[in-house]
Amino acid sequence: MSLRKLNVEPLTKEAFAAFGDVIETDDRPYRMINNGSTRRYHALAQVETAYPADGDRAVISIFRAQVTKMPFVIRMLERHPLGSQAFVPLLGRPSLVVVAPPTDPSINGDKPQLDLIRAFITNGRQGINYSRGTWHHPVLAIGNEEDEFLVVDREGTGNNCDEHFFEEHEHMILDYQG
Ligand SMILES: NC(=O)N[C@@H](O)C(=O)O
Ligand code: NI
Repeated sequence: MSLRKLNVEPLTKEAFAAFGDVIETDDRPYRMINNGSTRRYHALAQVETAYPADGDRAVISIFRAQVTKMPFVIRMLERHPLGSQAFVPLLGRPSLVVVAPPTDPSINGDKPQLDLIRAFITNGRQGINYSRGTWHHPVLAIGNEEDEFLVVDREGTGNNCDEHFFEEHEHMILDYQG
C-alpha cells in the first residue's frame, strides 16, 4: 500500500486564507509611527478566544522545537476549538505547516477532510496564525538544529485541543528536502 505524498507549496496569504493568516511584512501595508522611525504593520492577525468574558486570555509562549526528520509520516492532526494559535519564527528559519480547514459536525463532519489537507513551507520570515478550529499538525521544525517560535494562543477553561488520528492507510508522507 503506497501512502499519499503531500505536495509542499510555498506559503502565501492567498493559499493559506482557508486556514488562517500569514504574519509577514512582504507586500503588506504599514503606517509610520515613532516620528517616522518605525513601520507598523498593523493587525496582521487576530487572536481568537472563545470565552473572553469567562476569563479566556491570550498568552505568549516560546516553543523550542526539535527538528522533524524527513521523510515524515503524518499520522494525526489536531485543532484548537476555543481559540487561534500563532507561530512566529524567532531564528529566521523555514518550517513546514500541514493544515486542513476547520470542520463542523453539522456541516462537514468532525475530523479533517483528507482531500483538503495541504502542506506549506514558510520562507523563514513568515509566521502563521491558525484560525480557531483549523486542523493542523503540531509544529514541524526542519533543518539541522532546534528551532524557536513565539507562540500566541488561548488559555482558559475547557478542552482546547482535539486530536484526530488517521487510519494507517490514510497516513501521508511529508518529504521536504529544501
Ligand atoms: N500543544 C501545543 O501547545 N502545541 C500544539 O498546539 C502545536 O500546534 O504545536
Ligand atoms: Ni496547535
